[in-house]
Amino acid sequence: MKQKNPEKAPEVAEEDSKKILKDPYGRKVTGLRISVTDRCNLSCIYCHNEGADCSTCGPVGREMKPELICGIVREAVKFGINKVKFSGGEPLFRKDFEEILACLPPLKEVSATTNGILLEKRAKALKAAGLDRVNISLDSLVPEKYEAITGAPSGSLEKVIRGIDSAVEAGLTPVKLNMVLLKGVNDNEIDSMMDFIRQYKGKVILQLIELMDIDPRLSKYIIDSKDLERSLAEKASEIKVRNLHHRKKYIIDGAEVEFVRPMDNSEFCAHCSRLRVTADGKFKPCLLVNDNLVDVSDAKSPEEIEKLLELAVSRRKPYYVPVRVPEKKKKI
Ligand SMILES: Nc1nc2c(ncn2[C@@H]2O[C@H](COP(=O)(O)OP(=O)(O)OP(=O)(O)O)[C@@H](O)[C@H]2O)c(=O)[nH]1
Ligand SMILES: C[S@@+](CC[C@H](N)C(=O)[O-])C[C@H]1O[C@@H](n2cnc3c(N)ncnc32)[C@H](O)[C@@H]1O
Ligand code: SF4
Ligand code: SF4
Repeated sequence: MKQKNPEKAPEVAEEDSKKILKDPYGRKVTGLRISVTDRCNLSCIYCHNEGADCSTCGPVGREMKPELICGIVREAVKFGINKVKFSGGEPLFRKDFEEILACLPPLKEVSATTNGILLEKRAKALKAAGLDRVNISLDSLVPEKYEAITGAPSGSLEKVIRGIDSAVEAGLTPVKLNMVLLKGVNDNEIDSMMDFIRQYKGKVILQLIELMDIDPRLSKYIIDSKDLERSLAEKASEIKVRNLHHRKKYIIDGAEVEFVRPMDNSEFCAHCSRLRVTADGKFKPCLLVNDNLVDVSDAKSPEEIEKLLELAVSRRKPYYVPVRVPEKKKKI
């Protein structure tokens, strides 16, 4: 296995870089979120598939070659982009994922989001190839519930838990456990999830995620996020706010709990700093919009990638915006 240059990119101070990318709404772009495949070994009931139009997703998969992925990242780095998140489909479905990691230029952070099923045996190799940390999706600690949500065969939950252990052992930390909250299904498991992460002594963070109801059939699972935030805040000894999406982190009896609340949240969109790349090689300015993609798959030169990157950033627009209450007309 080729060992990636362990050198980490320095923070790019805005004054030092003439080329920081800003969209027309003044939002800086500092990260890329790259889908490396549309294929997946699970079929979660809620999957948004990173906003891809999956009428054309299939078992064969639409995938960029490692050279294209690394070529895109190399150009992005020139604009001060210093974080890359890999997603899917299921990124570990790609046998050449380590090859992708190994050809990346130095970055501040390289992470991946995975369902964890295939992680146990690959965690060390992923770390050696340059992956810094992982997010692992885990919606329930009850096997039957986990299987009902994800469509996974029995025995899968144990595999994911072994994947978490291997990731911690390999130093892919902090590991984040992604729990999509589903009313009446797993919303009674938040306390047990917190207990579960406490055993990892700060190396594992719990990320609670508000369900995005991409399909009306999902609406019945939407939880009351405001209520949940209130109760997290009441229990927390400390609350931090991240730059990305202005997400809140609650420290509760030693457990770190991050809350991802994208729905109707204009503050979340106002602090959105990642540009997406679809599995078939298109810049995607927003998760929820599909009519403004910029095809980079046939780019012939670094200069062309650079131009397409700038074009994609110029098309970025916050999806949720603050609602303006119209001023009352004065009576004359
Ligand atoms: N609407 C919206 N949802 C997002 C966005 N980025 C992440 N999410 C949601 O956040 C959840 C967690 O995403 P992850 O892939 O684990 O990554 P992350 O938490 O965003 O990134 P890190 O904190 O860097 O690990 C997923 O359910 C995503 O759909 C975004 O830009 N817009
Ligand atoms: C699309 S998956 C891709 C990566 C990988 N297959 C996994 O499941 O971790 C990325 C993240 O999005 C989350 N996700 C998918 N659909 C969602 C939805 N409708 N609402 C909120 N989060 C969702 C998943 O739980 C997962 O944590
Ligand atoms: S594992 Fe990830 S990509 Fe696969 S169906 Fe579940 S959420 Fe979607
Ligand atoms: S603009 Fe909002 S909805 Fe679109 S990707 Fe950014 S945070 Fe997500």
